[in-house]
Amino acid sequence: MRRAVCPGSFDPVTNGHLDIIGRASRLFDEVIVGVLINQSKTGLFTVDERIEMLREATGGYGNVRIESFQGLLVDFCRTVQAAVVVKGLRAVSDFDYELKMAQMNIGLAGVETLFMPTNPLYSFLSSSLVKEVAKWGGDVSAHVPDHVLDALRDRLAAKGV
Ligand SMILES: Cc1cn(CCC(=O)O)c2ccccc12
Repeated sequence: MRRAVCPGSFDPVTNGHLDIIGRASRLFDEVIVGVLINQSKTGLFTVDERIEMLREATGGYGNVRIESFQGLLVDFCRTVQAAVVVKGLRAVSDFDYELKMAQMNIGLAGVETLFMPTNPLYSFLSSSLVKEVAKWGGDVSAHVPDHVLDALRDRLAAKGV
């Protein structure tokens, strides 16, 4: 069984993330999306909310499941018995950091990293940019699934932004 892990914060999931996850689901028997629990950073959405939004967005794929994790990515890969990490690369600027992480992960646990170029449609997208634009009333409906758009609007309204 060939499994791959797709790690991230997903605060919230964007269409760029979903493009990579969907493409990975066609390459592997199973894709485990790993939502990172970062105790030192309070996100706009809780980890459980992020997981729920991801589950709704990926429910159509029969071989994608969503889990949370904290600590080393390679330890999570070991837990779910995945030998490969799949990462989306948006631009050359992503590569420098990702290369170091990939080399470390091979050294730590022999975990390989598959880099997938993002669809040019989404190469500018990030959760941070989507949140910032939405906060100021910009239309992000082309960049996130409808249920995420609704959640964004509700959360920003509740925060009074
Ligand atoms: C392009 C891209 C960035 N990331 C990290 C996202 C994050 O840390 O929230 C991804 C995770 C899965 C699939 C594609 C991507």
